Amino acid sequence: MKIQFIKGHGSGNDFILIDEWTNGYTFTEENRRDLSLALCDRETGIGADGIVFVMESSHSDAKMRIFNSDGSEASMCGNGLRLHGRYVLDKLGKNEIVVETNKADLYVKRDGTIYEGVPAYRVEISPVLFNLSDLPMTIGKERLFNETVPALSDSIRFSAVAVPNPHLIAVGSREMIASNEQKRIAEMLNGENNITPDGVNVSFVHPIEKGTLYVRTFERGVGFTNACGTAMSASTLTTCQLGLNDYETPIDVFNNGGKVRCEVHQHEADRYSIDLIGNGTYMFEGTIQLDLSAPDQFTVHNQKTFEEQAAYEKLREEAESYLAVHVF
Ligand SMILES: N[C@@H](CCC[C@H](N)C(=O)O)C(=O)O
Repeated sequence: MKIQFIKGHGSGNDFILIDEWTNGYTFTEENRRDLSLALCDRETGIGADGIVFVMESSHSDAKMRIFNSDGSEASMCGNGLRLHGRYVLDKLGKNEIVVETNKADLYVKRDGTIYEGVPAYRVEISPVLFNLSDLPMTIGKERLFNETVPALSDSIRFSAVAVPNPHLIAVGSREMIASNEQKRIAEMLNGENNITPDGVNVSFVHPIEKGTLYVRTFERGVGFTNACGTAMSASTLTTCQLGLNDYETPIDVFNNGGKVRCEVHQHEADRYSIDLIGNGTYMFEGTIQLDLSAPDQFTVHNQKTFEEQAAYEKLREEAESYLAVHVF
C-alpha cells in the first residue's frame, strides 16, 4: 500500500505524521506498532522519536494517537500534539480546535510566533495527577515531591507527576546535569524493575534564573530526545511548586532542540493545567510504499522538502549558544 506522511518536529522532538482519517487508512493495532518500529528506526527507517497518527474523533475536531519509536503507545505527547494540532488547524482552516487524546480532550490554538518566522501553537497539558499509582510508581508512598528515593540516588531529589503520561523530575545544579546519573537512573527505571513497571520519562532540570529553565529528558520508549513537551510542562510545574517560578506567567524552557514557553495555571490548591507553546515545523513529506506484512521493506517516493525548517534552525542555534554559556 501507499502511505502519505509528513516528517516534522516540535523542539527537535521529531515525528512521522500519518493522517489515517483523510486517507482512509485502516490500520490494526499491530500495524501501528510495526510501522513505528520500522519507520522510526534511525539506521534503517526514516528516523523519528515516534509516529503521530491523525484520526477522526466522534466528539472533538480530531483524535491523536502517539506511538514511541519502540512501538509502545503513550497516553500523551506535548510536542507531538503541537505538530498534530498544526496539521488539523490547517486542514480545517481554523485557529482553535479540540483534540481527543488517549485520556483527555485538549485545546490547540495558533499563538503568534516563538521566533521570527516560526509560528507557535499553544496546547493544553492536562490532567495533572500526583498519586504515584497514576504513573504507576511503587516506593511505599502515595506521592513524591522533591525527595530522595534511596533506590535511585542518595542525593538527587525527585518529584513525580503524570500529565497523564508518567514523569520523574529532578531539579538541580549544572553538576547534576553534567553527571551520568540521569542515564543510569532512567535506564534502570525503563528496564525490568519493580519501581516503575511501565517505565517513566526521566527529566533533569536546571533553573537558570527566574522565568528560564533548561530541561533534558530521557524518554520512555525512546531514550534521550532533543525535547519532550510533557516533560517540559511537568518540570515547569515542579519549579513553580518549589517557588522558583511563578504561576500564570510565561516561562522560557530551553532544551537540546531549541526552546518553548510554558504557563502553569493553578485552578485550585491542588489542581493544575499547563499550556505548552512552541513550534510545529514540517521538514519533508513523501509517500511510503510498503506491504503491511513486512513494513521494514518500505521505499520512500516523491519526497519534498519544506523551506520552513530554515527559520527554526536560527532559533536552535541561538538556544545552543545560550545553553553553552548558562548550562554546559
Ligand atoms: N515526546 C513526547 C512524549 C512521548 C511519550 C513518552 N515517551 C511516553 O512514553 O510517555 C512529548 O513531547 O510529550
